[in-house]
Amino acid sequence: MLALDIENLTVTFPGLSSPALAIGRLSIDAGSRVAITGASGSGKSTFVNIVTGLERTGEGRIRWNGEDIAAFSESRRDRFRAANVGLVMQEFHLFPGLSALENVLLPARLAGAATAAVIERAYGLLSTVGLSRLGQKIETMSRGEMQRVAIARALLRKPGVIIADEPTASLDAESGEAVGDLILDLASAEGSTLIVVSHDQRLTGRLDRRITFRSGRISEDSTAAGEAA
Ligand SMILES: Nc1ncnc2c1ncn2[C@@H]1O[C@H](COP(=O)(O)OP(=O)(O)OP(=O)(O)O)[C@@H](O)[C@H]1O
Repeated sequence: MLALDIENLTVTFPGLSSPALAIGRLSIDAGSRVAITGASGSGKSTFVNIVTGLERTGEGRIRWNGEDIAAFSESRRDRFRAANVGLVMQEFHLFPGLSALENVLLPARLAGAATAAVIERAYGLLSTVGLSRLGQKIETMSRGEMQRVAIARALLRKPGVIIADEPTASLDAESGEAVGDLILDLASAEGSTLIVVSHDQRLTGRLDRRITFRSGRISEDSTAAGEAA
């Protein structure tokens, strides 16, 4: 389980008159379940990219259980993310031509971490997410099935935090609801911290805390208004 602690974070991009993201202080407890909301362009994707180490911050500290990933080299951030962050994205980022099982195992294989126990866990997770045709090629699957594969992949290495960026946005209502249930159930079964960027109120309404961004700043924090930067 990972706790997040952000201090004095500022992210600027060329051509923007104000920062894409500016957070004075934000703490997310280990094991908590947090929704991130905000209008288009308010900084949500930038937040995901920064806290996962996909992008490096200009200024500030991003501590996961006390370790400041902003001070890491790119390759160390990549290793940290692979070992600790389960990412579920709106557009799945799966590989066509590979089966469900091969997609789930691919990142672990690339990291040299696909042990017998990990392979067994992949089978178990695919069964938990409700998929039985493990050899089915990704491109023949429905969007709801693809998102289930992406969830199984994200959970394979027992991440301390699951970060889902609009995980239900490209799904119909029924698949979206099933995928929301799965993410919540698996996060609590695995004891992972859960951060979900979403406009889907059926999903965000089931989380413990809602943080709203506006023009790169925290404009509302449903459990700790005093923390808003
Ligand atoms: N690489 C970049 N270069 C320049 N500006 C950027 C870059 N990335 C993001 N921005 C700007 O930063 C701001 C925040 O963008 P971000 O993608 O984080 O918003 P968002 O809340 O995720 O939006 P959406 O809901 O539409 O995905 C926007 O004004 C965007 O145009």
